[in-house]
Amino acid sequence: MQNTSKHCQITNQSNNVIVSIDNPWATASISLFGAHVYSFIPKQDARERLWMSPMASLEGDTAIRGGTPICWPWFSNQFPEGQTGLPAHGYARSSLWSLDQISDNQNNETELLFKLESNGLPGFPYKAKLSFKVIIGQHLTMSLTTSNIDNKSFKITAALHTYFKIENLDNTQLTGISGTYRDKTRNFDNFEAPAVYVFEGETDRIHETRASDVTIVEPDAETFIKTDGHDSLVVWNPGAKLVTSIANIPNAEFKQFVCVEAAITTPLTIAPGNSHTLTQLVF
Ligand SMILES: O=P(O)(O)OC[C@H]1O[C@H](O)[C@H](O)[C@@H](O)[C@@H]1O
Repeated sequence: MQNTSKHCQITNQSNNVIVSIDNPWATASISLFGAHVYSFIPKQDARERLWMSPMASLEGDTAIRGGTPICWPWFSNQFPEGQTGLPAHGYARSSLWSLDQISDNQNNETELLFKLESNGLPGFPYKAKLSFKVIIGQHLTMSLTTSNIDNKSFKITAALHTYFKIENLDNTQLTGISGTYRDKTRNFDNFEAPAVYVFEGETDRIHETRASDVTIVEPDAETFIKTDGHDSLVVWNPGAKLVTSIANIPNAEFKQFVCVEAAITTPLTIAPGNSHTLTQLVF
C-alpha cells in the first residue's frame, strides 16, 4: 500500500482495519471490511452526514449496518436467474478489501483507492476487478468501478446503499425525485412519486430514474446527493413495524435515518475489457 497522506490514521480492529481521516475539510471513517465509509463530518458545519447503527459490528465478521454498504454483484435479492439462497446484496459488503493508495491531492483532499477481485463466486462465476475510490474533501465522493477481466460478458446490478443521518423522519422530505417508482412493499406495482416526498410507514421504492440531484430537506439542515452511472435511485426506511425484525437496528432508531441509494437495478452487461462506474457524492 502506498500512503503519502498526512491526514490518515490506520488502526487494526479484530479481523478488520479502520482508516480515519482528519484533513482541513472533514473527518471520515472507513472500514476495510466492505470498503465501507461509515462517518463523514464536513468541518464547515460539523454535521455528521452518515447514520451508523449503534449495534453495527466493525469486527469484520458481518456486514456493517449504516454508512455506505456496497451492494455487488447484485442489488437486494436480484440473484442471477433461477438462483436462490445467495447472500442479499452480494459479496462486496462482507469482503475484506485491500487499500492500495492513500494520498492528499492539491486541494488537500484525501483520496483513497480500495480494491477487490473476484475469481468466481457462487452466482457470479466470472473474473472481475472492483475499485472503489473515495475522496474526503468538502464533499464525500465514492466511485465504484467494475471491470470485466474475464473473456466473457457478465451482468451486474449494484448499489451504493447510503444511510443518511437525520433528526426525525417525520420532519424530513426528499426533493429531486419524480416519475414512477416500483414499490417493493406493494408487489412491485408502479406508483407516481409524491409531489411532496414525505415518509409514512415502511418505504422500499425503486425509482427508475437517472435524475442526478436529490436533497434531503430537514427543518434545520439540507443534505445534497449527486449520483452518476445509475439507472435507479432506491429509497428505503423500514418503518416502525419492520424495524422490530431487523436485529442490528434499535427499534427507536428508524426515524434517525433514510437510505437514498445510487443503484443499478436493471442488469447491466459489461463486456470483456470494459468497465462501469457508479458514483455517489454527498455534502
Ligand atoms: O437488510 P439488508 O440486507 O441490509 O437490506 C436493507 C434494504 O436494502 C434495500 O434498500 C432494499 O430495497 C430493501 O428491501 C432492504 O430491506
